[in-house]
Amino acid sequence: MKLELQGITKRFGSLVANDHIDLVVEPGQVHSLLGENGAGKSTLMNVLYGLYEPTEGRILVNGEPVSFNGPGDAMAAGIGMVHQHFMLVPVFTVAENVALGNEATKAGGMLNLNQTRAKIKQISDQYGFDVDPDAVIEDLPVGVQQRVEIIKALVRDAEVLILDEPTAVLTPKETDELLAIIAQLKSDGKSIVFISHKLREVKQVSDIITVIRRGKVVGDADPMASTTELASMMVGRAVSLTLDKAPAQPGEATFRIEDLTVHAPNGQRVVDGLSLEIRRGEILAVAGVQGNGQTELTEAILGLQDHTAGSITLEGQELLGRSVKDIIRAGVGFVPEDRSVEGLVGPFSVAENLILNRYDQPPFAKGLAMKPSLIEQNAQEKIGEFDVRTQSAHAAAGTLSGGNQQKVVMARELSRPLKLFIASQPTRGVDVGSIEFLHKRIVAERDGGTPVMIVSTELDEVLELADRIAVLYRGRLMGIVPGKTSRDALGLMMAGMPAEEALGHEEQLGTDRESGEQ
Ligand SMILES: Nc1ncnc2c1ncn2[C@@H]1O[C@H](COP(=O)(O)OP(=O)(O)OP(=O)(O)O)[C@@H](O)[C@H]1O
Repeated sequence: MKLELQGITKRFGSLVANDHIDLVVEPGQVHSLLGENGAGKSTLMNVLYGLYEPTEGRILVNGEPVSFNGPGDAMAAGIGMVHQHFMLVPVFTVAENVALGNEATKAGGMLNLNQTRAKIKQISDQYGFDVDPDAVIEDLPVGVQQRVEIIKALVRDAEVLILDEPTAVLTPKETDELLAIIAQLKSDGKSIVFISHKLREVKQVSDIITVIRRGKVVGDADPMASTTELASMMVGRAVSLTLDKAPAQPGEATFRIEDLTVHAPNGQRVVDGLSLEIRRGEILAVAGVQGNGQTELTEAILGLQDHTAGSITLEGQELLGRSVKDIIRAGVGFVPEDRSVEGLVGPFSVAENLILNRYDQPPFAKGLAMKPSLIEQNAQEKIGEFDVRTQSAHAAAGTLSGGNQQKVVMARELSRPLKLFIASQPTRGVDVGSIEFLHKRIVAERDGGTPVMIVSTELDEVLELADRIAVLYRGRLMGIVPGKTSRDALGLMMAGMPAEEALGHEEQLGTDRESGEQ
């Protein structure tokens, strides 16, 4: 199926999110969209999927103009979309989710689950998805849930599949599996529209790359171009993809965790006897595959976990048992892993979100009165400093693009004197230019003497930022190793091997390699 977008313009009030965009998606091709945060990629895809009506322009399928009044029309025309936040009912099975809303699987008003199961099995076998139609969604890993979303589109005979930042939430292994699935869909004649901020994977997977800047197409890029070339085409200036950071000058350890245990509601130990300390002026990165206790660890520090034992002290003061507000007031800056749920209040303005941790304190409030002019001034400063692309300081934070929402959270948390800075997935969904800035900002916080804890499932980010690396596996610490530890050794630790063994294994491999070369 050939898909054409002609002169698509989408305005939100005075903001032009898409400005006369032309795009042709050929059958059997992976067509990537590359662009800074707020460039208009998701908006364009929402137009294509019938979620937004374009202000101007038209869509053609196989040369015929079509008009979509909603995703149902787009699906009927052969267009499927996998959103970043999956649209699945967690307590339903795979088959129930796939059958929902699909008229073709209804007979006499009833869902025909047997027919759906058979179809899922056929697609799963054809593409090697390995998905059980009777599994309950909430029991499945994120990567498999994503495949269910792809199956949902394929069951509805999608010929074009839109994947909006599909790898942002995947482990490296799941990412490789998804890229293999994309290659297979392509060889089957399907087209994929792929959006990602990870340039290496864009290069790996794309047949054609279209670059969008501030709502306009600036041109096509060659997938053979270097990541540096792609980055500068996207941002419109030279971008450094490696962080230039001086060695840490650590001071005393002011943050200590001793024998911390966190129990999940079902009694399972999700953090198990963990001890570590972070010194002033150093970055400790916590690495691990998602779901190995990282979330519970950071939440316990913030006072968001109930069933905890052990001790967490900041400058000698116990944090465990104190309220979240108290802990934040004690000087803890916190960037949660899921910005849209825990980091921001979507309907509040950008300016309000930038003072969520200080709205009742000077200089933003005096007694019961808030100080609108100072709140506004603060917003203007932070929007400029962190390059938040927003229509104004009064726009609802929920209308910002994903990467710009992340910048608002980072800006807020890094805008007051801190005694500890914790950031989970600090640059998730952020473009390369802004990653460069945010990483520098985190290092500046370190160099100002703050102990910093970064939790990231991105090994690149861990290796870029860390002075020391703590690896978590099933809630236990596999060890704390230097920031320059090899990927191989970290990989072994992330799979459950204690540090001494993993590092020994590395040395052994090194010796073998050397002797092999002789
Ligand atoms: N519903 C909306 N109301 C108002 N403005 C919106 C709305 N949706 C998007 N925008 C604005 O449109 C612009 C483009 O946003 P979009 O989400 O398309 O960017 P993006 O390229 O996908 O960015 P990212 O890489 O951060 O996801 C942004 O300035 C955003 O604030």
